Amino acid sequence: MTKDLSSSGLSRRSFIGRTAVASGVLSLGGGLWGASVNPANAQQQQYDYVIIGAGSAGCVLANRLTEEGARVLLIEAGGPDTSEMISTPMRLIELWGTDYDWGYQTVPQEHAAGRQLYWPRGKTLGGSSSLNGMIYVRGNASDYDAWATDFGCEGWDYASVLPYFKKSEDFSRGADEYHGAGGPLHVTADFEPHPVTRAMVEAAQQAGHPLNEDTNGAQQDGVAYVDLNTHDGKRASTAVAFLRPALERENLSLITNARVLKVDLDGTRATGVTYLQEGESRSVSATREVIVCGGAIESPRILMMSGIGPRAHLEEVGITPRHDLPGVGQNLNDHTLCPVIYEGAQQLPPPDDMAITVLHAHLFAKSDPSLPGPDMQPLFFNVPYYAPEMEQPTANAFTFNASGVQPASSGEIRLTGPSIDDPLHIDPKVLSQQHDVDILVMSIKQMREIAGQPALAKWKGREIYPGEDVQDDAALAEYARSAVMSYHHQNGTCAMGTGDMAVVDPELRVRGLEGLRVVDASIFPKVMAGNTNAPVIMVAEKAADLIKAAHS
Ligand SMILES: Cc1cc2nc3c(=O)[nH]c(=O)nc-3n(C[C@H](O)[C@H](O)[C@H](O)COP(=O)(O)OP(=O)(O)OC[C@H]3O[C@@H](n4cnc5c(N)ncnc54)[C@H](O)[C@@H]3O)c2cc1C
Repeated sequence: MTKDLSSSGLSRRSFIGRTAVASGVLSLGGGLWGASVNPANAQQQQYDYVIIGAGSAGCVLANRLTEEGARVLLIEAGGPDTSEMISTPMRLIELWGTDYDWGYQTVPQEHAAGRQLYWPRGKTLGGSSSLNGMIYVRGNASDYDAWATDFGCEGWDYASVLPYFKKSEDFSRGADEYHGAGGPLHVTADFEPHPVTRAMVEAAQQAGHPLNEDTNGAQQDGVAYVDLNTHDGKRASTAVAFLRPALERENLSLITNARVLKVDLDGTRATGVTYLQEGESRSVSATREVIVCGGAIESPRILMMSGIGPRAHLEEVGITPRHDLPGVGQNLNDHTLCPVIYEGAQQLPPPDDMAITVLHAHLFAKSDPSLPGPDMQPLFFNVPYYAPEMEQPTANAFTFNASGVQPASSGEIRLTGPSIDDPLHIDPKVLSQQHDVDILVMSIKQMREIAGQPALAKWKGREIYPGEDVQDDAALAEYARSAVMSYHHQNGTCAMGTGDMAVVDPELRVRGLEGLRVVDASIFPKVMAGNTNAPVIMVAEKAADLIKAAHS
């Protein structure tokens, strides 16, 4: 599993520098496909379903909907995913800023020291599952129960969605009450941790946090080594796990490097999509449904570009409203990270196992024991994780990334004009609620307590950030605002529910229209305590069954 670090080109320094590696467009690579890839005659074809976006959700749907013979067209804005930067887990950070990354910036954040936050998102087959940290986390059972009870999302309580988590899973420890085996998505639970990460986990235990052998099992709380979406040391994105096998089917067509401009409507019915490819605008039709899987940032844009969204806002930017839906682009949520960084007391071993990442342990903790689930999920990095604005005095350091995973703050995505080239207005309103600042301050203090334990004595030098002189709560709150970063778990902008602000109903149909669903992280009514990729895959698995049932 372990490879020579120098030959890979990865070093502690290059991780910190976040080197942007120029990427070329690659071919789809080996394999004899039954599917048509970039068919010249797409516009003459009749497809049962057109799926917009081959990301975490889109690849799952492309697989499940083609299982029983339906004709499916999958359209992806990015290109193929055959780069070794994508497949090699340790190289993930090299992807930021390349052609594989949409590379968004938020507007200046009033409650985060006026900073613009950088939001990478995957733009290739697999979408963000081709660019993410590969951590497999489902969230807390109480999160899904709240979807059902608080948002009217019948059928989305934990007992109802657990079978869908298990359906996709191929767990390296085998099946049990909470896990599946034999599914397309490999989940690796056992690997050799980095020595510094191991010491961080031991220190967390010394500070009173129990070691949890399975945070996706009966109990989520505690410190744990992560489960990873890898297989044989390579990234197991949804493109690898779900799309590759489906590409053997003749009833699947895939178009890459093509950006959907809008959903075509005939009255209240979605009839197809218009997309841009090689500078040309082209249209295809869907006899059954159009399914929007563009992710939490692009799905609301696609709807609004189609005239589906808040009427006044659409008129303001020069788009003819076709269907007034005030919730489109609202309810933008994300988790927060805030680094607590320690210089190495000695030279730290290089992170040289290319099959894992520099982040392979985390903690689930509650700010209040009476909470139904965790609201903090700090991450343990064996390298320094500096915010972009920070001075970076050394590469020989490790990081506890304090975090909040039940944010009270939420924001919005809006258009700035009628063209696909107009930049989005992305405003998550990070830390606009004092509660979220308080949680980060608490999490930072918890990280310091862990860092002070004997298990880390051999590795821990001075505290670089927040720094020894930053001690009282007011100073820590100021630090949190100056250092907060995205956890990359954007969601909620086409929320599922039954109220006026809901965009899709509990069957993920766009409210008030026919033949149109949204299936991706944008439909979360409220974010779960944990990373969002596995929940998106679950949502797509369930959506596939809902869609099949509707057309059986
Ligand atoms: C840097 C980073 C690290 C992360 N780490 C983790 C982690 O370790 N574990 C975890 O669980 N989650 C992680 N996440 C979050 C997780 O990956 C996402 O929540 C999940 O992938 C979202 O899935 P999605 O289907 O909603 O969107 P995406 O996977 O982003 O898919 C959307 C797809 O639609 C395409 N698209 C968009 N607009 C158009 C258009 N107009 N026409 C055609 N195609 C279009 C995009 O190119 C993309 O391929 C991370 C995310 C990032 C960015």
